[in-house]
Amino acid sequence: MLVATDLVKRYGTIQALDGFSLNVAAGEIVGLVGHNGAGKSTFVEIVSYLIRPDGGHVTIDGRPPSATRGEVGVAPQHIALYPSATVREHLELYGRLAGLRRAALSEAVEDLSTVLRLGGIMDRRAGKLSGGQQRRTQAASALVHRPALLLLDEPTAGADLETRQAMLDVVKQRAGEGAAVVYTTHYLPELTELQATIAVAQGGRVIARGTCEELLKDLPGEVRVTLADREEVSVSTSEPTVTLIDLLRRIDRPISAVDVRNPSLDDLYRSLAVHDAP
Ligand SMILES: Nc1ncnc2c1ncn2[C@@H]1O[C@H](COP(=O)(O)OP(=O)(O)OP(=O)(O)O)[C@@H](O)[C@H]1O
Repeated sequence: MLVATDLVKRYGTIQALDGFSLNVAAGEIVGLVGHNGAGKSTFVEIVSYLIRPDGGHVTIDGRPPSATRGEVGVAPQHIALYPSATVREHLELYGRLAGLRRAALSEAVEDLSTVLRLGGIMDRRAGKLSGGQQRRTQAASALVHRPALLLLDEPTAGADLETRQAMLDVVKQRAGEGAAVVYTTHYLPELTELQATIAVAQGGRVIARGTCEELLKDLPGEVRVTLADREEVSVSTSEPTVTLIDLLRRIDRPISAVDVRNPSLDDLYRSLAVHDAP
């Protein structure tokens, strides 16, 4: 569905993209991760035809981004709403731009209002909403016309737990209906929940690609047992359950808490020697 090959983008002396390649199939959710400055948003901007690359190729369903704007839903990282327009007006505008009319338009707007819990704010102006509400409105505007390709750049940043869950549910639902999804995030648990494959970006290119299981396999997590006298025993392990059972067998003092930490994105970055952009 989305095929991006060897994308290059320079800003003066800054090499934002340096041979960035990524393919996403219909129905697939790709979690695009990486430290700040890795090139994730630049990639999203090129695919959504907001900026042009200096080199490389992108096709969406075989066509260039210039020919597919109505089929792509984009929620950019930075809030881009019309402050004096209401949430409903935003959804109607983006729905109309993509060709929805009358009953189909109002059905799509009502559907998203329900799944993204926008009911209470539908008639409020975007400029008067909280940051989390604005982000929800932005994501809803990207989703309203059921695009074949969704580009969601940190859609849950600043969202409360319920909103985060609603967002994940609707993304899963859309992928289940066949949409290709690029989902940029700094939270690994979201990608596990979305059953996403992962693409790790660094220095303007994708340096690792695979399922969560493949990329996290053998990475150590941590098991921590806190004793009643507050002493802590912590063990780094790639087999937390086995380690925990073993620890519980061996410790013969009262225990007040047990904590198992699965591998995180930072553990993955460390294993790939991913470092911050200069
Ligand atoms: N309009 C611009 N002008 C100059 N430099 C830019 C511009 N946009 C991005 N860059 C630079 O390009 C590089 C890649 O930025 P980009 O925003 O794509 O990274 P990112 O992976 O999305 O980071 P983050 O996780 O912080 O959103 C960075 O060094 C950034 O400073």
